[in-house]
Amino acid sequence: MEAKADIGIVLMNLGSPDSTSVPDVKRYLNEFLMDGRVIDYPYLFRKILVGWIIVPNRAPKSAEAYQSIWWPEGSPLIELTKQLQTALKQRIDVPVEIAMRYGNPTPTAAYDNLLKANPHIKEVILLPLYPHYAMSSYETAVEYAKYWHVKNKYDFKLSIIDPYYKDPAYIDALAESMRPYLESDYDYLLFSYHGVPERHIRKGDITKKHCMQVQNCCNVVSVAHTRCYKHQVTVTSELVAKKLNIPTGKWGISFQSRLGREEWIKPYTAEQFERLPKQGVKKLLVACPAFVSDCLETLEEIAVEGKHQFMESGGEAFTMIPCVNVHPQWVDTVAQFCRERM
Ligand SMILES: C=CC1=C(C)c2cc3[nH]c(cc4nc(cc5[nH]c(cc1n2)c(C)c5CCC(=O)O)C(CCC(=O)O)=C4C)c(C)c3C=C
Ligand SMILES: [Fe+2]
Ligand SMILES: [Fe+2]
Repeated sequence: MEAKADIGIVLMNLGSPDSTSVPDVKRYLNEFLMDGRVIDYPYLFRKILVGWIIVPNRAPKSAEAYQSIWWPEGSPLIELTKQLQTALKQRIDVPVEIAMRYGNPTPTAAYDNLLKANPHIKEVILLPLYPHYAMSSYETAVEYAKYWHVKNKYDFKLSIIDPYYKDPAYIDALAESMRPYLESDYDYLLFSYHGVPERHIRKGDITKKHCMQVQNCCNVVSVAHTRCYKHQVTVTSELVAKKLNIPTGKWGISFQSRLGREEWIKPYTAEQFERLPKQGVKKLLVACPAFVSDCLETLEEIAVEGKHQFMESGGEAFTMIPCVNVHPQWVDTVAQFCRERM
């Protein structure tokens, strides 16, 4: 344990509805999808699309999906973030709070709680619980945390941890959390990442001439990769596969959770679940490293829906590997990230 009197830590995740009731899910989806970094259409068009079409249609189905994975204590994503907070507090002797991009607890509640624990805090370290940079995940979380920091005129400095998709300690922790599952007899490991619209990848290209314009763009060196989600998830997968000695051809990448009619980055996970059994993959492992904590997208979309789809398509065994959650090596890594900035 180390003590540093003037530091606080905020672990920031995406958030969940307050409950699985349709009104709470509506409120959550509305806040989420009205975020201009998630659905980046002009405000009026977004308001109509989200308020009149997407939310009314989606909320009852989403509420049902949340009901199927909800824990007695509440949302798995929030509870797992709280468990990470508790585990981190046992490793590092400074106040630790959690905040969510959508819903509760808010960054303001997290900052205020840190100040209650220690009114003399001079610096808050913010760790976004997203290993990769995407406008709709890491960037929106960070901008929201910064917004409330400025708006509330806090005296402390806010320091933000960069995306850690290729950090050796993160790669080791992710690989070690997956290793026990690779001891089983499996044909193929699929890394399924949350998708984003292809347009977001082009929009985020700081050079404006690399992403999805240069052939094989994610494997051609470019400064654009500092913000390219597709490049960053490719690197995470390659490093983990190397660390775990998984031969080329025995693993692959796909993208899940597509919403709307636009083209999203490919290949789509749902299509892979149908295609792989036809290519001889009968025993499948699926890892979801876009998420640090298990959530609706892993527990329902992959472990229930995805499994059903794979088995119906001729698969014989399907295992979803849990996220890093509170794996001891991941907790050590989080503590190391924070200590490096103290
Ligand atoms: C345009 C829509 C969406 C984009 C872009 C998007 C990007 C994105 N999301 C995550 C992480 C999570 N998303 C989760 C749920 C979720 N995502 C969307 C839409 C977009 N996400 C919706 C509408 C929902 C709600 C559930 C549903 O109705 O399907 C979750 C789970 C939250 C939970 O409570 O468990 C996570 C986590 C990332 C990392 C990302 C970009 C890379
Ligand atoms: Fe999402
Ligand atoms: Fe790229």
